[in-house]
Amino acid sequence: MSLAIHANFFLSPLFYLAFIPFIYLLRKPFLRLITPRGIPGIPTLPSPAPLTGDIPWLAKTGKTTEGMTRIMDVVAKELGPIAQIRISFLDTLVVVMDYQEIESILQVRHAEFDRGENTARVFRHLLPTGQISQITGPMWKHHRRIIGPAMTSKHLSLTTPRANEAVKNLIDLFKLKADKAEGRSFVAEGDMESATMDAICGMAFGASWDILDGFKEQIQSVESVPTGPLGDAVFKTTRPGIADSTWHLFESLPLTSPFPAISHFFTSLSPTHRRHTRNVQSYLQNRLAESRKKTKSIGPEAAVEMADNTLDMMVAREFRAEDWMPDNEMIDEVLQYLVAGTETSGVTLTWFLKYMTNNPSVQRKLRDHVLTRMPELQDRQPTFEDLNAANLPYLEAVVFESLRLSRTAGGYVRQAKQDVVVLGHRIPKGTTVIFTTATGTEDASTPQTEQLADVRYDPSVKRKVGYWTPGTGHVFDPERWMTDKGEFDPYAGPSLPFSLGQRGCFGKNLALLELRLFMVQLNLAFFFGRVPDALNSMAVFETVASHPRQSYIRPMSWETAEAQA
Ligand code: HEM
Repeated sequence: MSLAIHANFFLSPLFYLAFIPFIYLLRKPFLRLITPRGIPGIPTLPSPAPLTGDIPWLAKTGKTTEGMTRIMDVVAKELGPIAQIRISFLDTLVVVMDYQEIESILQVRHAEFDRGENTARVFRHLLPTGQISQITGPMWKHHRRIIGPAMTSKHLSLTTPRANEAVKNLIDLFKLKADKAEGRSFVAEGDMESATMDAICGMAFGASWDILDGFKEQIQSVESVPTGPLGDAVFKTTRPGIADSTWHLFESLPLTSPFPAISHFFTSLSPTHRRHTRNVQSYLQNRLAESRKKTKSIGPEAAVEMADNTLDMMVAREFRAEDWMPDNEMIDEVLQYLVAGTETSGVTLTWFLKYMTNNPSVQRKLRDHVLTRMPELQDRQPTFEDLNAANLPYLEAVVFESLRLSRTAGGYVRQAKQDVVVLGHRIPKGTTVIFTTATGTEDASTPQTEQLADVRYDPSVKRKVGYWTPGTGHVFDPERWMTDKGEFDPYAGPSLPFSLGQRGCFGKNLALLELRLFMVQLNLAFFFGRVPDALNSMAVFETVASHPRQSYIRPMSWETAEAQA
């Protein structure tokens, strides 16, 4: 009898629940005990202690932590150009900060490094066949071959009017908001991301969701705009349903989960998630059907010549039987434009507005430069052909400097496909290696240049670029990209905003076009006045990109700015 009672007690859940407080109390020493020593010879960050709250998957505050960028800064400052972070007994991350080493690995050493399975899994539930979810292999190559022509000058030139529509709408919206705000600052980031979403929809499948038009209508009817606690004008706007569904899908990416597939499984059980997925999928299927109808009616030859968006281009090629992709794969590629392109370019443009706000002399110089070299841009929108480094070198410098300093992507992740050597250290197969974009942004308190000079192990690696003057990397200074002759020099110093090599950003050319179009037209339309200090923080939070915590702007006409000067 008593034996049976004992057996029952040991089998009961209560017995095991009693252990929970002990497990909780002993978890840290236990983890320390079972965490392996890491890779010999590589400086180790005593993780997680100094970074608790910063490593996304340890953070308790959800997605909006100062994630990867912040970790890299700490690592670079504390440990130098190669370091390891032991994140659990299962995993060690190696962080590399030497610019030349990063460049050579990304560009040349494809046999040794590839996109990691874990990174691919983050996107796979949303874009099962998209490039971004693929390890380099036959499917990834096939997709690149089919969609590659979308990044040629010819195609981008045809898509430019699509992006220009969004720029024009954004300028109208900012005029309206500035008018209603009556001198107060207002938040820009939501508008910037909606503008890039409108632009990318146009370029990806030929129709915008007119988010900005919707915002304008909502604001026009507002009599007086309330003031927020920091003295800003608070505009409340809502997006159309389809845009909301797409944002929901972005937000469902399991960015902070150590087990993305499991996280996705739970997300996909939610009826709301399933509804948003259905909305977006059925919208894109309709676009595909319309594109096929159009191609049939004008004929594939004409369709290839006229395609002003990527979906039409793919469909026209399919009709000419040049190459072929199943419907679900085409839809994944188009949706991937939005996933990979909206937030990244919207956030970079938001940082640009902050840099302009804090650098009135750059705003003036850019405007004078553009109006001296291409005065016609005062009266018409720019074409693809107008906006290049030979015509407008200083614009190019502003674009590159905004990309360099904003560090929209905190780093790039690879997995070692075999045992490899990095900066003289042997790293075992399967290790996750992160290349940071922090390199080149050091301030005076982080003398990286000297540290890096000591560790470069292979003097035969050719240096494509120099370093920025020590201690100046954190300053917004487009001049750093200009030569003495007033030309733009893309190799002036370290900066890899789009990464490099075969797995670098597919959309780089489109993104650069978009940034040039938005930056030049915003600059000609507005002077961005200073905002109060309380609204001017440069602090960051991270999702898939590094966002500014505050994005307040105070746009005004150039006439008003001159009158106030
Ligand atoms: C300022 C804007 C942008 C920035 C800073 C940016 C940056 C990046 C970075 C850092 C990567 C990862 C590369 C790597 O792992 O080595 C990437 C990948 C990618 N980007 Fe962009 N991107 C931008 C805009 C865009 C746009 C507009 C598109 C769409 C047309 C796009 C499409 C992609 C795709 C498809 C990949 C995955 C490529 C692959 O896995 O092979 N990006 N981007």
